[in-house]
This record gives sequence, C-alpha cells and structure tokens, in this order.
Amino acid sequence: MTILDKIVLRKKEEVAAAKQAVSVKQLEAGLHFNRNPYVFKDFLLDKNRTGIIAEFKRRSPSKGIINDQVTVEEVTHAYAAAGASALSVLTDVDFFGGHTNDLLAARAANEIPVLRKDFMIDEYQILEAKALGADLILLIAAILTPAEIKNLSALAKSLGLNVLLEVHNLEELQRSICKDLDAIGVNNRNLADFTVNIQTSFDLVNQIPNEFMKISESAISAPETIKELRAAGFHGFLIGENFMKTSNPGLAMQDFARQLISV
Ligand SMILES: O=C(O)c1ccccc1NCC(=O)[C@H](O)[C@H](O)COP(=O)(O)O
Repeated sequence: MTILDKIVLRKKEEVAAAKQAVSVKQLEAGLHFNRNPYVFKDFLLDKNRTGIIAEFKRRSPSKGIINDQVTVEEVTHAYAAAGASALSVLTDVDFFGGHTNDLLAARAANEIPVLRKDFMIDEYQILEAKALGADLILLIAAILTPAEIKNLSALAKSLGLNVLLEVHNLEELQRSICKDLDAIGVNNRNLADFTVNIQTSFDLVNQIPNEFMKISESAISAPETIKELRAAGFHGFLIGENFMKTSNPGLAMQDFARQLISV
C-alpha cells in the first residue's frame, strides 16, 4: 500500500466523521459560504506579484516535521506581503499536521486567493472548502477517476471556486482534462515514492492546453528554476518546504522574491 492509498483510506473515515458532525445545511449557513472567491488567474498574471503559491506546511509524509514553531497568520501574511499570488494551506490533520482552522485563519488574515490543499474525494469537502473561505481547490488525478474529476470540478465551479488539477504524468493529464478546470499543476514529486524531479514539469508543459493556467509544483528551491519554468510556459509555482524549513518562512519568501527580480 502506498502512502497515497493510506491517505485516501484515512480521508474516507475523516469525511464520514465530518458529515456526522456538521451537516451540509450548516456548511451552507457558514460565514464565508456566500462570499465571492477571488479569481486565481488574475492574481497569477498580476505583474506586481511573483506567481508563487506559497504553502503553509507544518509536516509531510516525506520529511516529517518541517516547522511547528510558527503561526499560520504570521507566515501567510508575510507570504502575501512578499508578493505571493496565492496561499496554499494544508487542512489534512494526520499526515501534514494541518487543520481546517488554519484555512479559516489564513482567510481572515489575507486578501489574496487561498487554496484548500487536501485530498479531495467527496463533494462534502468542496462545500466545506467554500464554507471555510477557500478560493481554490485541488483535485489530484492520481486518486480520482475522470468521472469524479468531472463531477467535483463542476460542483466547485457552480460555487464560484477555482479548480486546480494536479497530474504527475501524461496519462493522468490526458484522462483527466475537463471543461471546469482553471489550472493544471504538474507535481514534480511522485506521491507514491516521494522522489522529486523538476524535469517532470518541463516534459509535460507543452502537453497542457494553453487555455489552462500552468503550475509547477514541489521541489522548487531556486529563483533560477522559476526563470526557466516561466520561459517554458508556466504561470505559477507552488513552493512549501523551501520557505517552511527556515525559522522565518515569510522572510525566506521575501529574500527569494528579491532574488527573482534579478535573475
Ligand atoms: O510532501 C509530501 O511529502 C507529500 C507526500 C504525499 C502526498 C503529497 C505530498 N506533498 C504535497 C505536495 O505536493 C507539496 O506540499 C507541494 O507541492 C509543495 O511542495 P514542496 O515545495 O516540495 O514542499
């Protein structure tokens, strides 16, 4: 059983428990449910921003604890001030040390798009994302059938949410593309065995139809890499560990953004 299989098994239990605890009616009555989400593309293409989707990531299955000494408010606020185009907030508890409260806190502290970074397998989680104030949801091709991607993305769009599809190879990309996606992310990390290779992004970028925003995800640690990814056609860059492993992730992002101007 891969780590991804384990995460999905646990996610099914979590979603079942969440449905018992909070009804769909209660979600729909939530503080943020009627808020208009930000348009992800506008922030990605804003020349005054970096294109970076900066992630708040306390721990991960591949690295263990990355940083449990900082708060979501201080870090995400500093990311936004340093020019992040969007924030990625992990809400998975067991494998990433995240929480839905982290998303609520990031929403309250920021006025840029927030991605609910989780393993979405059920319509309930999309409604929950909307209620928490997310602007963007992630659908991972490796854990969903084409029909599930179609249904979950259609529901997200009907709620005004932006949809990021994540793929790792050409087969996942070709079987998963559908009309309700806004962006397609190439994950440079193989989620089954944790190996990382930036080349995955370069290999797939021209296979992604140009109507979608193109995002390179994971293992990005140098401004020069962003320059190369941009030249290849990417609009967005999801970065977690490179900032979170420092004692001051916001400052790390600020230094990175400064260097980005001069590469
Ligand atoms: O990061 C992991 O170990 C991991 C393991 C299993 C499933 C997903 C995993 N990570 C999710 C991500 O892809 C990253 O959090 C995200 O792309 C940022 O990557 P990085 O900049 O390398 O932290």
